Amino acid sequence: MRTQGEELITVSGLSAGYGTVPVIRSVDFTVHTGEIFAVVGGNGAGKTTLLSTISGLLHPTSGSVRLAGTDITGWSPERIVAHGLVHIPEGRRLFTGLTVAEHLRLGLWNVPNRRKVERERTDRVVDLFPVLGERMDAYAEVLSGGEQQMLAIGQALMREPRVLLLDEPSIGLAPVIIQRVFAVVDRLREQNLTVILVEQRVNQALALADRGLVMRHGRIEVVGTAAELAEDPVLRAAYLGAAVAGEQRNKE
Ligand SMILES: Nc1ncnc2c1ncn2[C@@H]1O[C@H](COP(=O)(O)OP(=O)(O)OP(=O)(O)O)[C@@H](O)[C@H]1O
Repeated sequence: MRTQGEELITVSGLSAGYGTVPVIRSVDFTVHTGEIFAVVGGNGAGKTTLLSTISGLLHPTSGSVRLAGTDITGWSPERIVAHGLVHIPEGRRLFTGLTVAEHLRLGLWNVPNRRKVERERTDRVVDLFPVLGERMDAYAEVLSGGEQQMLAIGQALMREPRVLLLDEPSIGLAPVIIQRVFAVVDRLREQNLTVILVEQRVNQALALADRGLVMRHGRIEVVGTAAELAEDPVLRAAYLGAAVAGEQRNKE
């Protein structure tokens, strides 16, 4: 077990929704520096809503979010990005008509001395995702799904964020590509980056994560280490059923 870093994100009593419809209710948890923190739960549990509220896309109806001790509740998404928290939404949201190189450069938006740091940071991203280095002049729309996901992560890394919110990076990807993307997320912890990972692939998410939580109907059901979550009977029954059955079959 890795030693725990300092408390980096503190979510307290956070509630938010759309219009008058509440979605997440009284959510409390903390994430430490360098952790990969998994957020799992069924469809519509409120995982994306939670990420959007942390990154400032949605305003909470109550509660607070602190980032490295600073209360960022109610800040604009741009200000939160500048403070080191970058949200990669589900579906990657890349620009058709912009190349890989242009997307990476765009990742430096508003970064001081961006011309000076561009080369070095691009090299670091290419070191993590060599395929992007081979496709610098390709337009985003001609990339495969896996390459698009790598570009979305690479673009976020150009800012050298402290925290990455990653929403369903595996969606629509072949298993072998998912493994590659997850392997990179695993390498990010060596750089002391903190990641909050929303994932439907609960087994893989928990294999990667240090800690995490399970959401149900907008509330936290369990929060703990990845090992504790994997052993949780409710989680096993609800989300790991196939894996448990598979293990059983293998024993027989
Ligand atoms: N823009 C929106 N306007 C109104 N309701 C929304 C909006 N986005 C999500 N919801 C509702 O909020 C609830 C939680 O959705 P959310 O996307 O946060 O869940 P989720 O756990 O991320 O689910 P999924 O894994 O299916 O993406 C759902 O009932 C959903 O219909």
